[in-house]
Amino acid sequence: MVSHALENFDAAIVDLDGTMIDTLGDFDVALNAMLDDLSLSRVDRAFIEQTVGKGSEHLIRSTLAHVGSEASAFGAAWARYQHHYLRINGEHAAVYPGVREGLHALRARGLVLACLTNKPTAFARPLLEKKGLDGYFAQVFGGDAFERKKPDPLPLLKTCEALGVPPSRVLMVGDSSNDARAARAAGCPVVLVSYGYNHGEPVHAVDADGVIDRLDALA
Ligand SMILES: O=C(O)COP(=O)(O)O
Ligand SMILES: [Mg+2]
Repeated sequence: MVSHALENFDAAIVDLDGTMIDTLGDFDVALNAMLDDLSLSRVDRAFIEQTVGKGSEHLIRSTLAHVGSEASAFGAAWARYQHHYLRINGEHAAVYPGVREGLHALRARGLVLACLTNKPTAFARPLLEKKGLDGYFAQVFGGDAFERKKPDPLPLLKTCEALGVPPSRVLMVGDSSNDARAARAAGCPVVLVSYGYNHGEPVHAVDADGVIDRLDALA
């Protein structure tokens, strides 16, 4: 197992949903407002928790299938979802305990930080700003920033390149198998938080270099 002691790293890539911010409330409000607009039945938080993590397009397509709607509703659904998400972004979301302290400690130890999420960049930036976390990051990349999303390694490799640090010196911090698989394939050591959204599966079962209960446990 690769040690995740901080002296081994020059940079860290931090996931957003389920790692830094509990955004389930935002997803719940935006997704159900979208379903109301389309006169479709609502979804519950358990479904949303299992389905988030692979980006908005996947979330909307899975939701439409779950409520028995035609896939052809996607265009209208995506427009309504964007409208509602941008309207409420961050209002039903909370920064997890230990996140600010953890980011502060990583910066104090000289690591350069990037936020890499499967969330659209246009949702991610205002959310980080609203929660006062934007100042920690040299780079912020959403799921639409590159050709492919996590669990593909491409976004991690591109982020390492943007940070100017080789993957072996970059620690990935995430909450799901998406983050871990992408990190393994990119050659970045990876630590997962125990409290996020891992598609309804126990996070301890995921191949990673460690599991932490708070981000400030890294420092
Ligand atoms: O929008 C999502 O799918 C969540 O993305 P994240 O966990 O990569 O931040
Ligand atoms: Mg996540």
